[in-house]
Amino acid sequence: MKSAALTHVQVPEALRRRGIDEVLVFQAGLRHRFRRIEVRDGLLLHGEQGWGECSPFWDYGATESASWLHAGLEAATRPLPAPVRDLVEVNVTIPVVSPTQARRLIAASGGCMTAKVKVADPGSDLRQDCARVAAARAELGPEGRIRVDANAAWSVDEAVAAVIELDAAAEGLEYVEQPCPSVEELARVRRRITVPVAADESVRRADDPVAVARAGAADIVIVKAQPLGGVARALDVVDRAGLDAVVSSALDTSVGLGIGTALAASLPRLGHACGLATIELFTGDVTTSPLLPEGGALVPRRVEADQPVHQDVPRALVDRWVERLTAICHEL
Ligand SMILES: O=C(O)CCC(=O)c1ccccc1C(=O)O
Ligand SMILES: [Mg+2]
Repeated sequence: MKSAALTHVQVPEALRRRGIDEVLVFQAGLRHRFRRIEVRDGLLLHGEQGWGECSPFWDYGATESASWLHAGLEAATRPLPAPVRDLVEVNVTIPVVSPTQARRLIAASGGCMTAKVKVADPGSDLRQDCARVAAARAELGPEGRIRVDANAAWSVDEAVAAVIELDAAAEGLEYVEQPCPSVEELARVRRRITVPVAADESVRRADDPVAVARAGAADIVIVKAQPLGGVARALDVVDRAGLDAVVSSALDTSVGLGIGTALAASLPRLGHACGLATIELFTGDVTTSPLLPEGGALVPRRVEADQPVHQDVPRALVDRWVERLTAICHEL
């Protein structure tokens, strides 16, 4: 994999006080459109313990992004939790692509036996979603597991109807991730389907990340270190939710994926593959040793941003990040 573009920026005083001695802006291409974006960019922070990542999407304001900065700071300055397993099983993530491309992604996934298929995207209808899911089953065989992620796109009735069709196309779904926007809708969907429900946005973008569990609205919680404010806070969410957890990435570089695998490796219970095989969606990475699965699993480790810095991120993007970082620091 080639290098992401990397540029040094000045360390803000608020971060230097907290132990950060280096800040980089990165920019990496994506192989397929994902979440309406084609390039991924963000910040990497270096401290005494190594590298952390802060890469909130551009539609997030400074207050919400402060959790992502907190996660980056924690990763750079605090030790990782002790692992209780030395491999983390992962899923291949299938964006809205053709059935043929879906099969290719699975075949090239480094042995992943679980596929997460994005569905309910504006660029795809239910028939196409079913075709993509059926292609995933054909590629994985009967032993594979298939989950779908609707990113909150459906109403309750739409979700119930779509899940029944997708479950048939998949010859059995492992779970459906965030079928509807609200906790209340998730609870209603969950009562009407047999496929388990996983909460993602209802955890990572909620005022109270545990409310969805308390409401009995989900079977599984998706936890992402950056939006939850770091590894310690994510562990606390899992503990208080009392549900099975799936650790996923927010389309992190290998630096963030390394932190995510450490989080997953430290969970007392891990019953599902984690969504951490996402560097395969990138055209470049910030490290010379990307966190890629082998035998369907990742080995938890810290990842260094060790690609040479060529100051090659477009100037306008660097300026936007400097300005944004100043605003987020005020929200810490
Ligand atoms: O869970 C995975 O397989 C990969 C991560 C993923 O899908 C994702 C990545 C960035 C932003 C949102 C999401 C999501 O789960 O909705
Ligand atoms: Mg999701």
